[in-house]
Amino acid sequence: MRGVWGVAEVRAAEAPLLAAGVPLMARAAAGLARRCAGMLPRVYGARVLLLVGSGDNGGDALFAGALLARRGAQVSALLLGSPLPTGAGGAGVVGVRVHEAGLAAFRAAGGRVVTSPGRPDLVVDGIVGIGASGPLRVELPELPDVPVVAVDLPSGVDADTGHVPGRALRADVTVTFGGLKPGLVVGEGARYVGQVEVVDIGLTLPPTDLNIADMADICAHWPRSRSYDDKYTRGVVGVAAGSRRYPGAGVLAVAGASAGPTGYIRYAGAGAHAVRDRHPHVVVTDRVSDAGRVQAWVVGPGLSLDSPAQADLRTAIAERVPMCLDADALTLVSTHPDWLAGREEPLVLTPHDGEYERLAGAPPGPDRVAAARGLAKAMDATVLLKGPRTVIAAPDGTAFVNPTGTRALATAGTGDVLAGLLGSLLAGGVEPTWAAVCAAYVHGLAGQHAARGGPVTASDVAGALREVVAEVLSYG
Ligand SMILES: NC(=O)C1=CN([C@@H]2O[C@H](COP(=O)(O)OP(=O)(O)OC[C@H]3O[C@@H](n4cnc5c(N)ncnc54)[C@H](OP(=O)(O)O)[C@@H]3O)[C@@H](O)[C@H]2O)[C@@H](O)CC1
Ligand SMILES: [K+]
Repeated sequence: MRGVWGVAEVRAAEAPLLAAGVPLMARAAAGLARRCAGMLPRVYGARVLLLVGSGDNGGDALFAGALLARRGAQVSALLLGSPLPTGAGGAGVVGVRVHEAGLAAFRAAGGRVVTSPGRPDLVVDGIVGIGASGPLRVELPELPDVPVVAVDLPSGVDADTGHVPGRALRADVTVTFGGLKPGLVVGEGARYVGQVEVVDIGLTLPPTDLNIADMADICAHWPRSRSYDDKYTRGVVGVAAGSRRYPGAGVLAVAGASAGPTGYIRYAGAGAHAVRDRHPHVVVTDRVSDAGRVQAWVVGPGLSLDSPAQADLRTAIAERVPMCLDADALTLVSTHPDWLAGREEPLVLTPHDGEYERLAGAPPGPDRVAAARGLAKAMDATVLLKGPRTVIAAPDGTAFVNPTGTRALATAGTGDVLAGLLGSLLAGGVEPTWAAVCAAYVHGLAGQHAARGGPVTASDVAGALREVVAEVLSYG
């Protein structure tokens, strides 16, 4: 598991070290220079352009530039900091605010201040880092199409949320210091970072409630069948999905459930024929009330909003078992929140942005982690907020960002597969937040596997789940 820390936490961890004179910037610059050097075929003679803002982010770039210059690189710096008042001191000759010690070291190493980008082999973005606020207030120069290394985070990305309120500089590599920040892993920001390298500068960061699970975590939480298990003890999952209009949603949700740990699937809904044809191992009925006992229900994919759908949802809620609500079930409970009143059993909600807005009364907005946490608290449920970087949040504020998502999953029906898989994990006894984290992780990897074969459908994603689950079961 990898932790993610907000700006305030990073600043608090830096403070005692700075007070003790620990050379944090020198460490950051050394890590940055090392990574830049690794991206150049040869450091000697390579042309490196630094984009340098007013603050310490620019300082990092300048000190790293000095190190590269001392290895024979031709390093130039475009100073993009805020203009100094006319006649102001400091770095007066350059007319803008700049990290003075960094500029002095840069010049002493042979670095040159320039006024246009020239023809660099590598660009280093040191315009702003965690000290930025609001949209990027810098006129970005026209840059040639060469690799960009972002210092700490791509300038223009909000470090705490991943929001990009204006322009931002897209990086091929982001070298970040001390630990991951939310802006690097979630929201729009995650699309700007390229590969992320964390450089250890000696910060001791506290335990965090925002994390990224890895394969070892998924493996640790995925239920294993035991020697004494039968089809019932592995868990029975109920799937109430699909309608006359959308029978395929039932088929896909059952496909997702079939890759999970349960030994028995009951399907209830208007897609019973289609489900039985495609999944003969499933016991089908038309209505939830006839389905029999389950250890968890998945309700919603393609369900419709009509009165049989409403009755099925209410019957499933009344069974008082763990539950995953998706799609139409979310729309129904957003207009009938009282239906969930008094429930204490685990509940997972899997909204996309539109469903989120119906449930919460407002769209998620730029801070998707806060949005997921807010809804989780308000509804006393685990919330899996879908997106290119799906966020999972528990009512106590514990949150995860799923690292495996892929654009390949942005196709109809993949959410049905996810809901089915999640329901099977709930029925297999996994607690709701880990069920959501595991399902999102495996589903994302299945999307990646499926995409290797070209354009992806939800059936391809479902088909790839087995291979990924086999990887989980054999991991470590
Ligand atoms: N602290 C440490 O020990 C360590 C810190 N480290 C490094 O320091 C970085 C943080 O440095 P920081 O705090 O100086 O802030 P930083 O990101 O450079 O930007 C602030 C400056 O930018 C400006 N500005 C603000 N918003 C803006 C906008 N929207 N658009 C344009 N400009 C904007 C604002 O100038 P102003 O406009 O107020 O004149 C202000 O001066 C951190 O990310 C890491 O790289 C590492 O060396 C490790 C040790
Ligand atoms: K930057």
